[in-house]
Amino acid sequence: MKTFEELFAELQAKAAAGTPGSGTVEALAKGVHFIGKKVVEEAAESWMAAEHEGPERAAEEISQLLYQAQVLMLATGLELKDVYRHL
Ligand SMILES: N=c1c2ncn([C@@H]3O[C@H](COP(=O)(O)OP(=O)(O)OP(=O)(O)O)[C@@H](O)[C@H]3O)c2ncn1[C@@H]1O[C@H](COP(=O)(O)O)[C@@H](O)[C@H]1O
Repeated sequence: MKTFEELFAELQAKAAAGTPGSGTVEALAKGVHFIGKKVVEEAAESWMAAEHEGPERAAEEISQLLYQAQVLMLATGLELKDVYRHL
């Protein structure tokens, strides 16, 4: 298990190092358009899971949505504090 902040730090480090085999590094190379579609896909899957598949499946899909949102942040050059200041 990891927190939102721990995941972001892990993804930042992988992006900076260009870690081979990292799905995050591969997604970042594909760019904002590709990542944006992933965000929308996971948002829709989260909605469907919450409405039809129960809390456990919803939690799984929401975790993937949070991951994709973080990848979009990295692709946009945003840090956690840039987003947190709007919360
Ligand atoms: N939490 C996640 C995470 N959630 C989702 N995903 C990716 O998002 C994809 C979408 O999941 P789906 O179940 O929708 O998969 P799918 O639609 O069947 O597959 P795709 O065709 O979309 O790839 C997954 O295949 C993963 O590539 C994630 N990839 C990575 N992480 C975390 O990020 C860390 C770094 O990952 P790497 O950069 O790959 O090392 C890992 O340790 C994990 O903690």
